[in-house]
Amino acid sequence: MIDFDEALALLADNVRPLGCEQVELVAAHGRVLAEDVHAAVSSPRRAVSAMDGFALRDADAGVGARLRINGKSFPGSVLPPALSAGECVRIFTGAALPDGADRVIMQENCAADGAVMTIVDAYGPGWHVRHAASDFAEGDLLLKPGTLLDPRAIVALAGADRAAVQVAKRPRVAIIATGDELAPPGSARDNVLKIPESVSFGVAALVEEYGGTIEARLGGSDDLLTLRQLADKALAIANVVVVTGGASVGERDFAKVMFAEQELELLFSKVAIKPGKPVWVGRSQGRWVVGLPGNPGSAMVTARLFLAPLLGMLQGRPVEDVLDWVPLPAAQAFPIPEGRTTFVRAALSKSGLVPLANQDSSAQAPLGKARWLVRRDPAGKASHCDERMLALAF
Ligand SMILES: Nc1nc2c(c(=O)[nH]1)N[C@H]1C(S)=C(S)[C@@H](COP(=O)(O)OP(=O)(O)OC[C@H]3O[C@@H](n4cnc5c(N)ncnc54)[C@H](O)[C@@H]3O)O[C@H]1N2
Ligand code: MOO
Repeated sequence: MIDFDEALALLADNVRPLGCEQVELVAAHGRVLAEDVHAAVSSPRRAVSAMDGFALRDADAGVGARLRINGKSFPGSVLPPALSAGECVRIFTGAALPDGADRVIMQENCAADGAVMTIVDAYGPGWHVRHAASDFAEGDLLLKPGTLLDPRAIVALAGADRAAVQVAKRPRVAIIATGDELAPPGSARDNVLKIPESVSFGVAALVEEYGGTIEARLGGSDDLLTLRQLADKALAIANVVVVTGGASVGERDFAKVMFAEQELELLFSKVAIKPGKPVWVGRSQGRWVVGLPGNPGSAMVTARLFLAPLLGMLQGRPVEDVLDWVPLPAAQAFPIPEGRTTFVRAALSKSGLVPLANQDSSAQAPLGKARWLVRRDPAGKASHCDERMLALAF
């Protein structure tokens, strides 16, 4: 059994990105950038006003000054002529400053009467001018490969004047949920021997959150022959096959054996973590195979800790970007575990992280409230600081 950091390092050493493709800007959300994005235009393209008011020469400014209004400047419309001494231009936010102007005074501090503007109030120290290229200059590198194109990065991408972009290919994922007891949600109530199959739905949602596509959702009984057929089917259509359940040592735990004919090579099997000790990762026919323990809490924790980074790295994201641990204050003590590194499901209150009362790996109800995973290492294994906990958005 290896420890968590070793397992993650093994994974990081072995994952190679899948390659890239071009997508339109409107389809780029959630994708991972696969090229340098340089600005095709400067922002702003020339000096513009930051306020609605009057553009003028600072040398002409002063409370009581009267200036001749020499035209209007609107965003996107033709520039008014250059200013001469004693002149100003009516200007609006985002509009270009005419040559000669170097300052804008907000209209709240001015009074206009026909063609004359009088500065009537103290207008403060702000010049209210956004200089050419003060945000970025044409040619500047705005976004680097590996960047997740979230809603904010999409603004920078479009602001660079890009209509299409190279992004990483999405990993294609097939999920096989094993277990004779499982029934599709909505149908379990009809048979006392059945329980709703919940895990594959959570795992599929997580896969989509981390950029994968779900190619197939296969339900498997605990019959080895059937499971072998499902393994074949899944390997034929996916880059990543996720098997839930059957990871342990029970008589019908076939999650690994079902891939035996496809020469499964294990990267690791069993990690010293709680929950999720039976998690395993391997390669079969050039595909990744991830075995998640069947207990719903264990499955979701191990999906977050191993499957999410795998999907991220297949798309060229650094592992630290997917597992971005942040130090957060704790509202109460989190016990130091014995033996295995423990990932405590927690909520965040105004006074800090609070562990959820039920930490049983089979519990599903707490998953509705678990927003954070708090890492706790056994004494002597890693540094401890009880005021702040290392937490991961879950
Ligand atoms: N003798 C030992 N027994 C167990 C060990 C061990 O080391 N020695 N490890 C325990 C740990 S830790 C875990 S975690 C579980 C994991 O077992 P499996 O991966 O084989 O999971 P199953 O037995 O198939 O299921 C466990 C549990 O979860 C329910 N389940 C399974 N799949 C789903 C699903 N898709 N949706 C909802 N619920 C699911 C299943 O009904 C079981 O109740 O093994 C321990 N045993
Ligand atoms: O370690 Mo298992 O994943 O708790 O129940």
